[in-house]
Amino acid sequence: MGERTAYVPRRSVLYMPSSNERALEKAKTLPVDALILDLEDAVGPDHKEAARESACAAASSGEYGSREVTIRVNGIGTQWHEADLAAAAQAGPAGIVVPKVNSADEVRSLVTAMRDAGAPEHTRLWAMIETPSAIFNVREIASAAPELAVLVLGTNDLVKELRADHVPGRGPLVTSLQLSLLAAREAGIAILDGVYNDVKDAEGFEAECVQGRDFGFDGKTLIHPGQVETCNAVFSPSEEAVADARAIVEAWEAGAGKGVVTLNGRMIENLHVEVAQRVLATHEAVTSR
Ligand SMILES: CC(C)(COP(=O)(O)OP(=O)(O)OC[C@H]1O[C@@H](n2cnc3c(N)ncnc32)[C@H](O)[C@@H]1OP(=O)(O)O)[C@@H](O)C(=O)NCCC(=O)NCCSC(=O)C[C@H](O)C(=O)O
Ligand SMILES: [Mg+2]
Repeated sequence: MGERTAYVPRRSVLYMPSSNERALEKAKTLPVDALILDLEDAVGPDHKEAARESACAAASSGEYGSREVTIRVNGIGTQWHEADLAAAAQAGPAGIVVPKVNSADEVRSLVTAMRDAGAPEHTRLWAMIETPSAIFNVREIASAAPELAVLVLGTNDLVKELRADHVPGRGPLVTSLQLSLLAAREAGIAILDGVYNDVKDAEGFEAECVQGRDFGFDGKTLIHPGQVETCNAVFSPSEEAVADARAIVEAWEAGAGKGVVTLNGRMIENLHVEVAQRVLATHEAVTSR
């Protein structure tokens, strides 16, 4: 299926507690593609209001350069949700991230609430997929509204809800990850992998980035600055991939009009050219940041 919107690099998407002024400041210097200023799990109940103010001030400050700035509000039905959503809508970030979205109806209600609260056109909805209900409804969720731009996997909550374990290779999560990917691709929207909790385990983290990339995710959500560089590298097309993509396009153009050509003995059809063009477009987008 085609993309519903133009490609935006979202290789590395860093969460930070909006109550942490140091982290909000540090984020201005980090080579991340996007930020999620969190009001939910990373912020204790006593700090919710102050964190909301900080997140909204940061999102409307214009001080984060080309990084997409989003705000994660507290979930539907919590005591903070409505005020968070209204304040975030007014601040006009690139996205409002809503945790634990369970149905297409919730997506449509969220979009209405965002727009009623004055969210500008550029503020899109990012829905978190992190419950069993969301997994069963993910196809309808992904295509529920044109304002929905991104699905974000919440793998900590999913592991909790499944009563599963965090294990290398993520066997217990594979079904949920793949159903979510299928839904995002059918709807033509972006999809981000969940976080890796052990900020000291560089090897395990890289392996999970590679797995997410190979599954087809556009990028990964992160919790620590130390995870950014590896994540950007894994989710950027390698030099070899770019060279190969250029060679495929050249071979195709040289065989103008033929339905199939070969490159070093490898069959090349139109679909391979489309893949190569996507690699080149991604390379251009990430190198021009
Ligand atoms: C995990 C942490 C609590 C670790 O914090 P800390 O021990 O302070 O880290 P460091 O001392 O190594 O920090 C070094 C410097 O980097 C800054 N920093 C740290 N983390 C961040 C960050 N996320 N963004 C920006 N800057 C950050 C520190 O301030 C230090 O700066 P300086 O002193 O100037 O050098 C911490 O990393 C953290 O809080 N991470 C984010 C946690 C979070 O947001 N969690 C919620 C989202 S995860 C989730 O819930 C996903 C989903 O819902 C699911 O279900 O899976
Ligand atoms: Mg969660």
